[in-house]
Parts: sequence; structure tokens; C-alpha cells
Amino acid sequence: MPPLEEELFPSTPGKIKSDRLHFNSMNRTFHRCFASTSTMFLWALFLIALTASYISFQSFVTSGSRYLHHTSHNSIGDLRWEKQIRSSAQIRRQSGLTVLVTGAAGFVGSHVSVALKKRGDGVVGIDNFNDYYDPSLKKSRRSMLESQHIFIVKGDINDQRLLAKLFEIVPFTHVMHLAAQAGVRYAMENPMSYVHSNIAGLVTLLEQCKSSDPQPAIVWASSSSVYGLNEKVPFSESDQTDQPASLYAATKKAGEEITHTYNHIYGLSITGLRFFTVYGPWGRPDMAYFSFTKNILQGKPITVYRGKDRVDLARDFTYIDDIVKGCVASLDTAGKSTGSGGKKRGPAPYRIYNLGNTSPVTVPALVSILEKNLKLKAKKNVVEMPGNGDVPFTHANISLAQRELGYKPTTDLSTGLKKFVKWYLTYYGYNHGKGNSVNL
Ligand SMILES: O=C(O)[C@H]1O[C@H](OP(=O)(O)OP(=O)(O)OC[C@H]2O[C@@H](n3ccc(=O)[nH]c3=O)[C@H](O)[C@@H]2O)[C@H](O)[C@@H](O)[C@@H]1O
Repeated sequence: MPPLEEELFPSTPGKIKSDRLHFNSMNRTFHRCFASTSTMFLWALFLIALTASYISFQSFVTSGSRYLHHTSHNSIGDLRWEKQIRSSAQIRRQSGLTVLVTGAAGFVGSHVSVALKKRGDGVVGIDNFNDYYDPSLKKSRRSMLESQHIFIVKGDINDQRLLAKLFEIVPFTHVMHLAAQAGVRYAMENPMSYVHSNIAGLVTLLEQCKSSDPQPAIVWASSSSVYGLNEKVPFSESDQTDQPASLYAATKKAGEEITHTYNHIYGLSITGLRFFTVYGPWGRPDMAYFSFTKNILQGKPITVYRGKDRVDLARDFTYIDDIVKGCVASLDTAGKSTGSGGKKRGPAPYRIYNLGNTSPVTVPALVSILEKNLKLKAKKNVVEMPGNGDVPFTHANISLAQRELGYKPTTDLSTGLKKFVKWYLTYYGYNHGKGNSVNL
């Protein structure tokens, strides 16, 4: 009789009777792979460990990718990135503020950031560097801020995890919220960009602020455009603002209502600033004074809108330095948010102020000042104001801001535009865009 070993694993398969073939092959497999119960147990353990490590690797990849996007400028989420944030947030004066400035690479955002940093506050910026207008201007502003040791995180305010991470690194006392989709007429071209930044982005930011501990106080940019078709002049904060003329204005008005609910439910300290056509050095290329300057220098025509019955349009143009003072004063007087960890502990301030200049100037007068400063004649193409969201005039009553913030604008349009033109010529030179198409 062959030994058992030989029975089960015959050296010559041909010797095996066919009815035993199946049985024997099963046994062989069984013995090779799971020769004993303990081996089976080890196999099971190995499989479980493999699955677990796969799952955790996957979650590392997903969560890591949220912070570890590598950009040319910084690797979000790494140690160097955190160090830059901490250093930028450092306070260098007694009872200084720690401010998160959203839209820090923007026009108003860059100016406010520098002003805060100069007096010793901690400042961290966030900006998505979108291409609504030439991003190279935003990058230049970033370089300017870097020279003042201000770090700008590249990211969108809709990125909830990024915001959470920033608040985890720095317990911000204040948020200066200036990130927005600006521009009145562009809302007809790209309406969803206004919903994305001015509504969804705002809510994402407020959600983060309400659950932060400590909760920061928030100062944010509303707009004179909320007065819409209001005809009572000058515009006062108590006037009706329920007739917006553009989607842009409607999203800013919605922002005022949305911030009110966060103040009411969660005790967030809120200050909304209605800016009146802010202009100045490092300004926005989409705005009239900026694009007029470019076109006049290039010898290209400019389109000047005119209201009904040939009435000139007018704006309460406000110089950037005056706006910066209003922003800083708003931060200083904001009062604390009362809630913590998403719970309200008492009433918190809810304030709205006009930040204007109180002396409207017509658009043709603006053009004349530019012509004088540029020593060139504009080729004017005067057309009736299209129904694109524009309002015929704006005029701020600033007595509330004067009383409560000590706000007092000191720069008239001539002085301010002179400074703008000087900056423009230094930054772009006289020949900017001549002979090639430059994306303003
Ligand atoms: O104060 C505000 O709330 C708003 O001010 C500006 O909006 P706007 O006053 O329309 O500023 P510009 O786009 O620079 O226009 C100024 C004036 O020039 C006129 N304009 C504009 C462009 C153009 O080609 N021609 C022209 O005559 C406009 O109709 C307006 O009367 C900003 O663009 C908005 O982001 C801001 O919120």
C-alpha cells in the first residue's frame, strides 16, 4: 500500500484514477494554502490589514490634497506654509489685532493689509487670484505685500477646509472681508461668479467665523450700489435699499441680510461698509477712471455714458486712503463677537456705514481731470446709458461714519486722480499696451 503522502500527492498524476482526481486536487490546494487553521487566521489578518491601510492611504490622499496643492508660491498645508502664516500673523504693538484679510491681493485689500501691518497688527491674506482682471497686477500687489512681510494664502473663500485650517493655525480677532466679485456691468456677462463669491463665499466664511472660538469680529465690503434706484439724496444708511439695479447690487444687499442673520443667531459682530466708487493707485483696471486712462494714453476712444434727457452721470468718487482709514476705524470700533463654538452668548454689534466722499463729480468732469493730468485729449464717444445695471448718480451722507468712526475724507477727485496717474505712469509707463493687446 502506498504511503498516505503518495496517496494524496502522487508523483505521477497519470497514475490516479479519474474519480479521485477532483478530490485530490482540492485537497492539494487546501493543504498548500491553508495547511492549518492558524495559517488561515494569519491570512485573514493580513487581508484586513491590507484593506485598512488602503482605506487610510485613500483618506490621506484626499485630505492631503486639500491642503497640499503645490503652487509656484507655496505648498499649502506644509510646515513652511504654516510658518509663513504664523509669522505674518505676529502682532508688533500692544493690544494689536490679528486680522484675516480676504481679497488681500485686490485693490482695497492690499491697501488695508499694508496699513494694518504698518501699525503693528498681525495680517494674513487670502486671495484666489482669479482672472476677472489681469492677475499680474494682483501678483504685483502680492509682491508689494511680501515686502511688508504680509503673506497671502492662495485659495478661495469657498474652501471651507482651508478656512478651518487657517483658523486652527491663527486665532484671528478680526476678519476684514474684501474678497468679492466686483463690477456692476459684468454681472450681466457672468452672473454665477457673483453668486459664487458674494453669496456662497460669504456664507462659507461666516460659517467658519461663527464656529471659531474665539469668534472674530467681521468688517466687510458692501456697496453704494445697494441704494439702487433710490432718489433721495444724499444716500443715508436708513434709506430704503430694496430696489437694486444690478445683480451685483442684489448680491451685496443679500450680503447685508445674510450677515444680519449671523449676527442675530450666533452673536457675530458685523460691520458692513458701503463703499462709494473707490479709486486710486493700484486700482481696478475694470473701473472707468482706470480704463479711460489706458485708452487716452493709447489714443483710443472712450465711451462716456449719459443719463436720460442728456443728464451727465455722477459718482461720489472716494479716494483709497480715505477708505482705508474708514476700514481701520471700523476694525478698531467693531466690538467683540459674543458667541463661541457656534453658540450665541449675548447681543453683538451690527453696523452699516456709508464710506463716501460727499461730493459727487460727473463722468465728463472725471475725464477732464484725466486729460489735464495726462496732457492728452480724450476721444469721447458719448452714448446713452445702456440698461446694464448702472445707476445715474451716487452721493453719500457720511455723518454716521463721521460720528461713530471719526471718518473724514480729505482727498478730492483732482488730488486723488493726480496720485493715480502718477502711479499708473510709473507702473505701466507711457506706452502701456500701445501696439499690442494688453489684458487689463
Ligand atoms: O460704489 C460702488 O458701489 C461701486 O463702484 C464701482 O462701480 P461704478 O460706480 O459703476 O464705477 P465705474 O465702473 O468706474 O463707473 C463710474 C462711472 O463711469 C461710467 N462709465 C463706466 C464705464 C464706461 O466705459 N463709461 C462710463 O461712462 C459709469 O456709468 C459710472 O457712472 C465699482 O466698480 C463697484 O465694484 C462698486 O461697488
